[in-house]
Amino acid sequence: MALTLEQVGVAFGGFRALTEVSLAIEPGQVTGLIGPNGAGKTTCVNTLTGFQRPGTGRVVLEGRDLSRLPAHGFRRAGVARTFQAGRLFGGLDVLDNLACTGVGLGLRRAAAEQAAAEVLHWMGLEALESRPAAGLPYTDERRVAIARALIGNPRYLLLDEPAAGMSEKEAADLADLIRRIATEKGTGCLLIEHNVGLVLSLCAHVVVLDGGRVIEQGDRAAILASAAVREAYFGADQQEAA
Ligand SMILES: Nc1ncnc2c1ncn2[C@@H]1O[C@H](COP(=O)(O)OP(=O)(O)OP(=O)(O)O)[C@@H](O)[C@H]1O
Repeated sequence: MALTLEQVGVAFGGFRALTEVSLAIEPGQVTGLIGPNGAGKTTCVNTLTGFQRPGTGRVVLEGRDLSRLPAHGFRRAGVARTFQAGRLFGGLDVLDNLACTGVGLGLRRAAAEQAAAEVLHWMGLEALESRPAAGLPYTDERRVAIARALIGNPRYLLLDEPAAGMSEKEAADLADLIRRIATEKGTGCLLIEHNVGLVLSLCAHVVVLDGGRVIEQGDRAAILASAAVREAYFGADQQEAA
């Protein structure tokens, strides 16, 4: 039972962004996805959520091949995501931003508002309900984007750099929230982050990409001990000098 990429390749014109990438996101766990700039992390998330079709290989949700589904089909099947930018509807208040997603998932208006209120309550964000999304402080906007992704209780949640631009304290609070999503809701989370410390502190399993390929995966100890990971981040020369 997992959301998986199986031997996935993605090319943009002649450029291979992903080559034979296989990885699994397990329910109830936070899996980390790290790698230098341009490694292919966002392309992985796009492929895992139907925003990008794999050229080769498959995206499989608990035994079901989703590779040909459009993005809204992934969402309805229980795979939600956040984006690097919040992408909220600025003209709507926070409750309506969440309720829109509920309606898109097939709920009636009242049920969608109820689901939205429940998620905001679960996250301790009730006070934001009637605030216009456009005026939200940056970290609140990012938290509301996560709340919106939780509408409909997705089985899997993919978070693309959710801590970008946050202070250490805000990032620690965010880590607590992600931990709660995995443990209390049983959601399988994939966390993409440039903040490698945050990923290593939060994730039982970490996948490292470089040049569109998986160069390492394992627990914190395996990642810290990996020569391939050091080389990807610091380069072979500096590694020898160290
Ligand atoms: N639509 C596209 N057309 C052409 N090239 C693309 C497209 N999307 C991504 N790429 C290229 O594919 C490679 C992987 O990009 P991707 O955004 O997945 O990397 P990333 O690891 O998320 O990077 P970053 O950490 O900088 O966000 C990069 O070289 C990027 O320029």
